[in-house]
Amino acid sequence: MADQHAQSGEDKRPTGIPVLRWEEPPEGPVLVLLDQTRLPAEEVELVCTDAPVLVEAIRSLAVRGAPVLGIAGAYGVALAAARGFDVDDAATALAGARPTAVNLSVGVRRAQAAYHTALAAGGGAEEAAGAALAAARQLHREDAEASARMAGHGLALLDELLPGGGHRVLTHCNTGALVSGGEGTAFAVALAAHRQGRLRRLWVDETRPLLQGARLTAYEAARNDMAYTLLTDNAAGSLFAAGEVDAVLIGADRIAADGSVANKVGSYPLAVLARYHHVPFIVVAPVTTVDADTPDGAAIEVEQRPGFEVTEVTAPQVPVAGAGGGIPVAPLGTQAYNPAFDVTPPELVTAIVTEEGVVSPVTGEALAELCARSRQVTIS
Ligand SMILES: CSC[C@H]1O[C@H](OP(=O)(O)O)[C@H](O)[C@@H]1O
Repeated sequence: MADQHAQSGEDKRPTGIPVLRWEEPPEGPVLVLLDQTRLPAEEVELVCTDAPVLVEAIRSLAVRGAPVLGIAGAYGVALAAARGFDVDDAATALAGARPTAVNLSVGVRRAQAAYHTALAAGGGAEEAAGAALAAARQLHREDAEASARMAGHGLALLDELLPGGGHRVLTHCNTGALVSGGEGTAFAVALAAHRQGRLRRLWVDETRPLLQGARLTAYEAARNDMAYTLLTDNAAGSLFAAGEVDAVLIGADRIAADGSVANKVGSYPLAVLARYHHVPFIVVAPVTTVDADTPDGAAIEVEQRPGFEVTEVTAPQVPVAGAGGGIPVAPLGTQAYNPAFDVTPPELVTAIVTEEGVVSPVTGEALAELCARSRQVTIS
């Protein structure tokens, strides 16, 4: 059951946006999501009572963004356990909901392992469900802490690379509190610069076709009173050419063992532009996004999404026409190429910022240490 109810009354949310929360009403535990497909026009909550509803919410990007997908996946396992559904079936469905963000399977596996460890220790179903929930809550806390630490490391790096303050930062897609247990990844760095009075401009790529930048990053930047400007993805080049970009800050969905970075489609062209214009290209991601078991960028599965996301635009107030329920912007029947992500090779990445610090250059011993740390985090 997915029950949607609009956010009523005065917005009591703190600066950070509670992208998801676990609740235990009398009728049974639920995972409540802020439905990101309805933003910025409406703040609607989606109540998930079982894993299949959450799987669909992940697939439709009602909840999205690598770190929060891990947290949601872990809570999804806890939800299945608490409601007496098959935990392993739920874990398989949740981990398979989207293929590229490694955090999703990491979060699912952590809760699933906690569940089975509790059973193996002689605990009953209730204790095992409690263990899965505790694992999800721990991951939620860890991600919030990681977000704050990444913001600090990332701002220190910007100040080091760009002496004189007044940073003009370009970002792509959405990497704020909507993707995190805290205030995000790359966006959290820009927010930290803003709070310290050192963010002169946040350039926000709209991020076609699902417009996470226009709909979500602009929403978060406005809520934080940041100086931001929206641009079409194809306008980014002219900004670099005009010398208006001091650094690129992006998130990641999977970082391979060789330092290749999978992120929202459009990230790779920004890396090429940044290199050509001698602008730092900085990736900000928690250690849970590093996948030591994926050797290189070619081994990363890039999610291919439905073509109608490209050939149609959705406008809730307009009667639907297209196959995807949207307004066609291309002739009906047009085929579209719609990879959700692309892969940036390590040689185009200036630095990877995690909660553990900064890896630059993205090669050698520091990268190996990051991969080793990722294995520890994934197992724990
Ligand atoms: C730092 S996690 C946010 C990351 O996830 C986005 O993808 P999606 O909106 O499809 O979940 C994008 O790649 C962001 O960088």
